Amino acid sequence: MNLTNLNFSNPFPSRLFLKPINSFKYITFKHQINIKNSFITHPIRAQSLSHDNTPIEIDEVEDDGFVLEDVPHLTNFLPDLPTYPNPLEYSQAYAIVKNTFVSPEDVLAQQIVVQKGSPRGAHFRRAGPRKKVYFKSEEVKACIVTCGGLCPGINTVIREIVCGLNNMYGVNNILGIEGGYRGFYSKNTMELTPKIVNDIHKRGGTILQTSRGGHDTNKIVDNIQDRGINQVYIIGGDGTQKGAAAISKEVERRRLHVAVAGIPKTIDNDIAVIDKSFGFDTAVEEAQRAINAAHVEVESVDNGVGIVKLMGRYSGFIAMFATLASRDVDCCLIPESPFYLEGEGGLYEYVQQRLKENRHVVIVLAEGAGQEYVSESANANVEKDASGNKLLLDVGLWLTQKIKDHFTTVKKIPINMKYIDPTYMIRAVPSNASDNIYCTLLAQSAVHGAMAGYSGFTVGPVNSRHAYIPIGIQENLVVAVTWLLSRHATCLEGHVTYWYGKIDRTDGLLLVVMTNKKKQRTSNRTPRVPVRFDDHVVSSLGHKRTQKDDEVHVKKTVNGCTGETDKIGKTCVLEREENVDNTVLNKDVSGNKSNNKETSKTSDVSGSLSQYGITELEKEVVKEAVGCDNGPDKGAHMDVGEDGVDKNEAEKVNSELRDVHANTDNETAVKTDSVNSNKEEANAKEDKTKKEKDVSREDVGNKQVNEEDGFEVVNYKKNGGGEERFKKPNYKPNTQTQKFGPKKQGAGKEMYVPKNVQNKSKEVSSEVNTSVATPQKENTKENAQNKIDVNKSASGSKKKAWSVQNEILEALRRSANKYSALETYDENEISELQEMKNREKVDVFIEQNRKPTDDEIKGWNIDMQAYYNQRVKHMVDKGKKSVVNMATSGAEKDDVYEDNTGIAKCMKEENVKGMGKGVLEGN
Ligand SMILES: Nc1ncnc2c1ncn2[C@@H]1O[C@H](COP(=O)(O)OP(=O)(O)O)[C@@H](O)[C@H]1O
Ligand SMILES: O=P(O)(O)OC[C@H]1O[C@](O)(COP(=O)(O)O)[C@@H](O)[C@@H]1O
Ligand SMILES: [Mg+2]
Repeated sequence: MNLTNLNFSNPFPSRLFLKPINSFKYITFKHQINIKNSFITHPIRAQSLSHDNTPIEIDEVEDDGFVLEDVPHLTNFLPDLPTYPNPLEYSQAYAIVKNTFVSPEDVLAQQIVVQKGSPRGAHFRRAGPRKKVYFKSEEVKACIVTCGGLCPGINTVIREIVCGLNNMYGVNNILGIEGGYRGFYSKNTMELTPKIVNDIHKRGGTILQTSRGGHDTNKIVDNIQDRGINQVYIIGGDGTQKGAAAISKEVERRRLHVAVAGIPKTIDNDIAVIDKSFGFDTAVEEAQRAINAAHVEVESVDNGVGIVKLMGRYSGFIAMFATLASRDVDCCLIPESPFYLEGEGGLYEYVQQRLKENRHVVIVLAEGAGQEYVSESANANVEKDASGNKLLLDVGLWLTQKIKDHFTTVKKIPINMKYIDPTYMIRAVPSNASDNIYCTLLAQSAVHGAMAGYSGFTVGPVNSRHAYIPIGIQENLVVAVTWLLSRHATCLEGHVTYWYGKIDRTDGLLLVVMTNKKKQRTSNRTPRVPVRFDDHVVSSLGHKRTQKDDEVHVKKTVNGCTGETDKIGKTCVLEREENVDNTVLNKDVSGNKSNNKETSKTSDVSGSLSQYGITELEKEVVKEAVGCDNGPDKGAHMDVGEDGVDKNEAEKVNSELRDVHANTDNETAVKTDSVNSNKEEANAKEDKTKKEKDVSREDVGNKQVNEEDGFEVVNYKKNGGGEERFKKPNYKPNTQTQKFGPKKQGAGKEMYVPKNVQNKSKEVSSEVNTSVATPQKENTKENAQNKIDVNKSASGSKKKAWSVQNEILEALRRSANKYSALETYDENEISELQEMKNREKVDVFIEQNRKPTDDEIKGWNIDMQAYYNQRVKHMVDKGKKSVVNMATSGAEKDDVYEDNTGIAKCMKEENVKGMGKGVLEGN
């Protein structure tokens, strides 16, 4: 594959780079084309913004970073297509409006906050009726299809497409394709008239039915051709829009006079660029009912713990917004922000604290949160639905059981657990009033766009004005937006006293939540307290579990269930004989069989019983293994004097572990005298151990295996590296320096800017990602120094823009929410800055879709490598096949790196096909 014509430094496909809005008739465009973001490759319309056959003077002039994210038009491949006057010209309703038609030069700025001299950024064509249309009304044969999951408002969109086509353009021939994409070739169509759809907006779901999978581009386009359909309206989420892009591409290949319009649908609100997705408001509103119910339940009992699971596969918008709206929620867990259960700052500790303060706690949980824990715990393979989406395991059940086990068994605190899963109930309701209006605008925008000859586009509001957006432009931005959100608002404490919020799509959603709680902070950020070696928690001593730890030590069968302990007496891996009565193991305090479905769920998932729901057995087995009954309860995990485990070392660790639990238990009066008397001694030991470890870390570099205990010592700097850093018990994301995760729009998109402002804009865009604007930042090194200086003195900043942010940072520090705390810089943070800088280096490769060469990798430390792999994996997981460019770096652009993820293949097939059409050739 020859990729010499591709310039990988510019990731933006098919865009025009124009002069500012006040000089539209001058146009200049770059020939640097990269195919990263778009699902579609289509020729650039080099003429101008006009699709009205009005010639506009083209001139090569200096641009100032104005980018038009243009949408394809039928005249791109059917240049002689005739135009007709828009029938709206004669419509009574429109005749009274002054500016009936959208000017071809109207565009919407994605960035509404700009600085003098900064690049203008991305713009989109304004949606709305055009003066000329490319279809005769009587010749239009439209069809509507709905795909993917349900969402409130789908029926409203269907209704308004039908009514819009009919009322505004006099179109009478509209078909409904039943059952999603597969319906094109496997089902009859249904006729849609204004009368038929008149009442459907009052119903949830979709009257056309929906499905996942079954997308066969050729069969679908054959069917479109056979039926003489010339306008296709496709309502669906990210998967559906990819399918729409494929259809549009095939239509173009066959040179058909068919307009393909997408209406983005997702209850998860994970589509970037647009302000929000339809049905989202309704979902948040509906979620209130579940949260209210949970709150009422738990405040009516003693030690009530309510868990409400809401939808959100990869993003936690519903959970976050429902939480913010409710004010009854103590903690909100979302997929973008890892959490942990045990140890300092863990969820258990927080729940206990809230129970103590408030006697009840409400947790809202997005279904995608903590999936890695659940699948590990349930020992289940990741399954996929027909569309290839990851099937989620029930994190709500898992968490319910985990918390229940922890408090009843470990803490000996009886709790009243109430778990509510309203997910499908929320999705199935009809859209509310404001969503109905929104759906109507979306539908009408789509109709106007298709009539105007655009094809391969989606619609949606950008800064509250509706726009036409190229399909696929959304994909890179989703995570960045949610990431930003999550870094700042992971956990809302019940009595949030004030919060600073700013909702601005240009910058993503920035939401900082603060509480009036004083953060308990140790002088050294290295965790001082050894924690239980849980599956997911990396030990505070820098130990990482190795396979050796998983060797079976004791196996025992109790009541038909078999459990094993590993050498450190940790967890049980359990199997269950058929027909075992789990009621023995799952009873509430009244002796009633627990209503939770975890037992059956667990065995459903893997055929074997996983850790939850079986704590009695676990206890039995560990008791046998360790010789006392405080194994899993009190964290005495190291077996003494057996299997090569050093007795003294084991004693020491056990003593530390007991001490930890004594400390954490002191509020619940479970500690023992002997533990008390040993406390100081244990602390001293612990400090000593920590110092030794620190020294040994310096000595060993990045990695070392401790022969004695089989642990691999990993030098994770402060809080760990790669994925593991999030599992560290004391990990607190530093929002200030956070560079992890895909970049936010702007930063991630590598906005084109003229050379003279390039450096400056780079600073700005990268700062968007960190939520702290440092527009005058000179270079990373200097900035790092500034950050440190600024943090030492809130008012002493030399940099104006920086100091404004600094006030917020200082405020955060003073009243930090421990789940998203910013802290004073210490030596560890300096190393974090270094880490951040390193990660910035890695970001460059990701942004350029470039695989590092062996030589380049040699200069990378373990964290950089892990970070690179994680970002690549993350993007592949999200189905961003085109994200990772497999061309090797530097001059060897001819080569395509083939890997077993199929990414290179995907790139070749999906994107490089644009070559030969004038799209990809340089000038
Ligand atoms: N990459 C893709 N290319 C073509 N069609 C796709 C693609 N991904 C998903 N689809 C199709 O889109 C439809 C809906 O996708 P799905 O992911 O289930 O829901 P949603 O569109 O709501 O995200 C399915 O029929 C599926 O086959
Ligand atoms: O309807 P299903 O197949 O159970 O899928 C549930 C999923 O659908 C959603 O509601 C929406 O997902 P899509 O937008 O991809 O259709 C997710 O929140 C949820 O995880
Ligand atoms: Mg989807």
